[in-house]
Amino acid sequence: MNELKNPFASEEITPAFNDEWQAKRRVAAAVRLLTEVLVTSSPDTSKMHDIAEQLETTAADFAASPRVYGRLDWIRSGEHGSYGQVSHELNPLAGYSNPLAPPVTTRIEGDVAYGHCFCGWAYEGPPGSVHGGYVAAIFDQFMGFAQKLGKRPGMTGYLHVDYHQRTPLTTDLQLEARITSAEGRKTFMEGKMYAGDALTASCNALFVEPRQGIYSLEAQARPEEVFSPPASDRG
Ligand SMILES: CCCCCCCC(=O)SCCNC(=O)CCNC(=O)[C@H](O)C(C)(C)COP(=O)(O)OP(=O)(O)OC[C@H]1O[C@@H](n2cnc3c(N)ncnc32)[C@H](O)[C@@H]1OP(=O)(O)O
Repeated sequence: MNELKNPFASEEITPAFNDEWQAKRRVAAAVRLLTEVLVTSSPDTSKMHDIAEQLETTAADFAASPRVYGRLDWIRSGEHGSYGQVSHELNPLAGYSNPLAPPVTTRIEGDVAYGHCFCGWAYEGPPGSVHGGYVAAIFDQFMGFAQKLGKRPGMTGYLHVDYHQRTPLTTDLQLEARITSAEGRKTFMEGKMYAGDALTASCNALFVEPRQGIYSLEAQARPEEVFSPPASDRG
């Protein structure tokens, strides 16, 4: 499979498709930093109002540029790369250009997928620990990528997560996944998350290939035909 067309691609070494995404990666990194500072600092209230005003101005500046809603629109314009490249940038768990993404990185070696992830204080659930919902989301993304190990990638049918012990924040988390079996359109997988030598969580997942194949997702209805953004938010 051509890596650049692969919708699951998220190898950390993959460079940005063009200067636009390179610049957006930089903005996303700054927003990530801002989020981390926001949840770990206590400036005086008037300073925070000043900062909020600056950020509102910045957001308005951004919003005044041409708007593109959803990956299908990004690729239809023909200027921003393929579906795989755009997904690589905007994925909410792995995308370098999406500040929501920690990000999760992944690679395949033989019949095992490996990955890692680093969650700062914005991801805190139990004290000093990653929120369980984020642990599940990280697995969903990572296992979705790890399906490259099989022949018929699909979407998550189920994801069963076992939380063995708390997953620490500000720690390099190592991920590992294997296919346990495959049956027609179904791929069964197991995954593990480690903090150093400690197994903090594990999962079993089923991925089911859509009847028309995974690439049929690229040809589906435009998202805004289903979920229209509010008129006030359109550029
Ligand atoms: C393009 C990039 C994708 C990246 C993926 C990253 C991970 C994600 O976040 S995916 C998003 C979360 N997942 C979803 O939104 C999926 C929503 N669900 C669906 O679209 C569908 O239910 C889908 C595609 C999973 C299965 O639909 P469909 O093909 O119609 O299923 P169906 O024909 O009924 O079932 C096929 C087989 O799977 C089994 N199966 C389906 N769902 C489940 C389930 N939840 N539990 C157990 N078995 C299941 C069925 O029993 C059936 O087995 P068999 O062939 O042995 O009878």
